[in-house]
Amino acid sequence: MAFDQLSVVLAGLAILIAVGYTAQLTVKSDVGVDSLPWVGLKTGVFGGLRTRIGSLGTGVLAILEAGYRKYSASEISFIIPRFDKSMVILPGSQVKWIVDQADSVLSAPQAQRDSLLTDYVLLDPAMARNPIQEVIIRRHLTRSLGSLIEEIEEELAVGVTHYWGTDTDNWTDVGVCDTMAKVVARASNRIFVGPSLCRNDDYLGPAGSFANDVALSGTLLKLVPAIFQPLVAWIFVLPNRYHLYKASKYLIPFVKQRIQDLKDAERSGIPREDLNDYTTWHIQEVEMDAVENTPQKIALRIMTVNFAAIHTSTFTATNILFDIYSSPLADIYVKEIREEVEQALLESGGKWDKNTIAKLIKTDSAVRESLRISTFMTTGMDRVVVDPHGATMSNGLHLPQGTRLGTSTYSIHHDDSIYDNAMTYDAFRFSRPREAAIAAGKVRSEGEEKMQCSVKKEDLAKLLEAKNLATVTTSDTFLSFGHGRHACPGRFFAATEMKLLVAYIMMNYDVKPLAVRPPNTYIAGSIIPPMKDIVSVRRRKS
Ligand code: HEM
Repeated sequence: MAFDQLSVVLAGLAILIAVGYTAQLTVKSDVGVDSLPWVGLKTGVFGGLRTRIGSLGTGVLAILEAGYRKYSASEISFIIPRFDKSMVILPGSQVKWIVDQADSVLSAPQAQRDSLLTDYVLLDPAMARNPIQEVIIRRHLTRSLGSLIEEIEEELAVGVTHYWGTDTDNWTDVGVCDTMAKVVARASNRIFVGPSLCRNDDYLGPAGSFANDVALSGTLLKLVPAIFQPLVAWIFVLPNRYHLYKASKYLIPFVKQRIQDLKDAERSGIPREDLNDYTTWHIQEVEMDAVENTPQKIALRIMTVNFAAIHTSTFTATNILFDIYSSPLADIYVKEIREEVEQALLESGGKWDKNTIAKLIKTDSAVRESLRISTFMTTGMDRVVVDPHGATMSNGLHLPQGTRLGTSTYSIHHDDSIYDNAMTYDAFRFSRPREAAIAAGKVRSEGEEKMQCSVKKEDLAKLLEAKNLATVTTSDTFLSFGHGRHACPGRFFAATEMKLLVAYIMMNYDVKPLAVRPPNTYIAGSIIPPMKDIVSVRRRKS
């Protein structure tokens, strides 16, 4: 039986179990706070069951938006039903409170474990309970980014050229999500495993499938009552095991070889600076750790990093392209981004490095704006109260241990009182203030002698505010990467990759603008970009 058929059978089985289970439970018992309003509860026959099933459908966004408009503006928290466990949605003004809580009070890892069931779907509870990969991304990937830019750019260029072709005379139709998934998988794996494996489809295919399996098996397994999950999880994760096995055929010999190469380098005293990738950093990090230092564990860690990186970046790349090329201002955006890239490359002598990328302010804004308007999670900042005494918010609301909470990322990002004309994609929304601040800085420095002591406080505030508009800067009104100490550690890499991708595509391809943006799909709490839609592309004559 093919694995996709197996998944259908599993889904049917899970739904049957779920029907029996949820019919017996009232949704209200999920959250032990009586004082808060609920949004989206169904009443009448099997009200609880219909509410839970409804939370898996496309109506979640409307429920969330209704709650946000009715309650969040008045600083009131509300509860939305979820299939497994309903969730308290705090107003945006309370994001700071979430960020300020210790991990022993509000836990982000626990929320991830609960929502993805990582103990099962990642095939080893240690993957999420001892998240070494996060430490390595924070410590090594971000710090090494400057030295990796040329490699990322090269891999993107090779990937886009491979999947979009080189025809300069005729238009070619390409699936956006499909090709972006492949390009992103190659570029990400260039940094995870290096050039020898990152173009190998026999490895990349299973690695991408594993990422799908993790999301799908977690979603299905959540339909099963928690007490039965340990018993049946093994069936749900069969595809995950299969794809790990397929990828391991390449990954394990590769990791073994790398361990050997690093040992040889140490013995000979000749450092291997060419082995500058995630695999090397990981091997060095776990060198003294008897449990973690095995090729099998390291291979599973690499698969886990792929899971964190591939879907997020694929969805983002897809959204960016659809947002730009469906805008009525697409021609202007393309023209101005091309000019910006040309100028930056002219100043760097054609070399891509940190400084060149830092000059791409409009490109950065186009990426951030797409992450804002086309965020792919309806809620964010998911946390679970883990303190046995519960957590008390600054407004006095007490949330008992076990409460699941978060905020409404979608609604905050689409709120006109936070973003002017919030429903419209405005590619240069974030670069305009940055450019104005840079221009003001230039005027100031030209008249420096006269003005040295007279930088006005409000100018300084504006300058600082403008600095905080880069894609990687999170805030309580820009939550696509989360915010605070658990904010996505891969965002520096992801932002660099997205800017280089946009720059490469714009400089090397014409893309026919679309009259209408293909719609995203809203399922349960997720927002999925158009998976099947195409664009027409033509390589530009050099
Ligand atoms: C545009 C692409 C990406 C988006 C939108 C994104 C978004 C997110 C979000 C929303 C979170 C949860 C933050 C929270 O709990 O508050 C997260 C966590 C995480 N992301 Fe990303 N991500 C992206 C790319 C990546 C990449 C490329 C990597 C790896 C190289 C990565 C690795 C991680 C890890 C390890 C975590 C868990 C952090 C923790 O719990 O402390 N992400 N990401």
